Amino acid sequence: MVCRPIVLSGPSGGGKSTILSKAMQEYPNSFAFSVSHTTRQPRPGEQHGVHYYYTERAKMEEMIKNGEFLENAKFGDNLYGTSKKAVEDIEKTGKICVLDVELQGVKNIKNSHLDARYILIRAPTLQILEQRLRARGTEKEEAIAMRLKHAKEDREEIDKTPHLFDVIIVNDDLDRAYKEFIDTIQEDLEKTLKK
Ligand SMILES: Nc1ncnc2c1ncn2[C@@H]1O[C@H](COP(=O)(O)OP(=O)(O)OP(=O)(O)O)[C@@H](O)[C@H]1O
Repeated sequence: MVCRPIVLSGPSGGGKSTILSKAMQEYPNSFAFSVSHTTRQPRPGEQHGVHYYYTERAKMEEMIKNGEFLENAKFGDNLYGTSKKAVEDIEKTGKICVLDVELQGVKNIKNSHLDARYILIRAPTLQILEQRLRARGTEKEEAIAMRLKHAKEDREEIDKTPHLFDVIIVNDDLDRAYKEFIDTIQEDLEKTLKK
């Protein structure tokens, strides 16, 4: 029984990792992240096939041309992408495949044939998002400003095209938002437990 992949999106600081880690703790054998391809060099400690598939640029360009990717994007000088095979490999294991992508990636995947569930996780307001990003303390001031700018632009775009997502989870109270996430994927979660 194949589970529908989840395309998870939302601003940096909105709570994607928090909600997903909680779900992975409660259901340790139910989820798997798809492994993306990238042309960037591995950082110390990163492993091919675990963190990314590190790929030569010419090879990756050829794969893109051959339509092997569900979505791909350029960040800085490097190419990144999610291959169809990476998602299929997880589907075969019976787990729920999780794709954590930015808004542009969501739109690209929508244009593919993937039968996914599109979930947006966002903070209630930009002010609260800012507070959480500062409290998390993982970014410098400049990076926080950049994330907030992105969040504001994306928010305006999403408000115009809310149908892009099957569910928009407002991460106000964590337990409530978590429950909404679990309720949304309940049917597939049950399949993973029956294996
Ligand atoms: N409902 C909540 N109430 C209060 N704080 C929260 C809530 N959800 C998440 N947080 C906190 O907000 C911060 C941002 O959450 P998190 O790191 O999960 O965001 P993210 O969407 O995964 O961001 P990124 O895309 O940068 O990885 C974290 O410090 C987290 O502990």
